Amino acid sequence: MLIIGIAGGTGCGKTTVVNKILHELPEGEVGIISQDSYYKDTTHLSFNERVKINFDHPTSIDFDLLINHLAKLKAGQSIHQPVYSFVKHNRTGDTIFTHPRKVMIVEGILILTNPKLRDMFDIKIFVHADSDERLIRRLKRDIAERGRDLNEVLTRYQNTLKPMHNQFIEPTKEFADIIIPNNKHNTVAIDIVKTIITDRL
Ligand SMILES: Nc1ncnc2c1ncn2[C@@H]1O[C@H](COP(=O)(O)OP(=O)(O)O)[C@@H](O)[C@H]1O
Ligand SMILES: Nc1ccn([C@@H]2O[C@H](COP(=O)(O)O)[C@@H](O)[C@H]2O)c(=O)n1
Repeated sequence: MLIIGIAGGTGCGKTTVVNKILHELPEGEVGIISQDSYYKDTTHLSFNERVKINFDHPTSIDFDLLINHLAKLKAGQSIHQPVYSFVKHNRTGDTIFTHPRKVMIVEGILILTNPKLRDMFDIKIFVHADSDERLIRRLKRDIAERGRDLNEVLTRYQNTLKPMHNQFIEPTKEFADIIIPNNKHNTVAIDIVKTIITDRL
């Protein structure tokens, strides 16, 4: 199994890049693990308490479960990947039965911050887009898909997203084997990643 970690700030285009890689490789050979599925369970908290969580800090992620699941997949076992609701700020209680594949992609803003998880990746990729581009994309996406309004996204951006990005996410660029510039759609980079994956399989 080839395990690929894809990191980068919110809105840089990780999910988009993953979908393009998925599209380029034979069906059934690639599996996806999203860091978002591993936000800590917050069932014990009220909705008002959940809203106050700093979702851009490494402590918001259940890395133990994520590492445990990835190790199981590597050992050939299937896992029940939690399903996360951005509207409820909690896991839904549903899971996606995820089978081991030849290529497993793990994507998320904080996946390169954890040394144990980082060591499990055969290839580490950091997707870069400028902060103004990421903010614009995040605004559009969160309003259209995640039930947010303008004020909520901007307040969170100023209070947590920007400082957490600078403190925890941007510094992990140094661990990357490949940095994909993604201010514009980058088909050349996707082709290169596809070739590297095919060569390693
Ligand atoms: N290179 C790009 N150019 C323009 N828009 C993009 C690009 N990559 C992604 N997007 C858009 O930006 C938004 C955020 O992208 P997404 O892949 O969800 O980012 P991430 O997973 O890193 O948060 C989506 O609406 C997506 O369609
Ligand atoms: N309940 C939550 C949990 C997380 N977020 C934000 O999601 C971002 C990470 O996801 P990307 O797809 O953008 O990489 C992160 O910046 C969190 O602030 C949220 O809004 N609500």
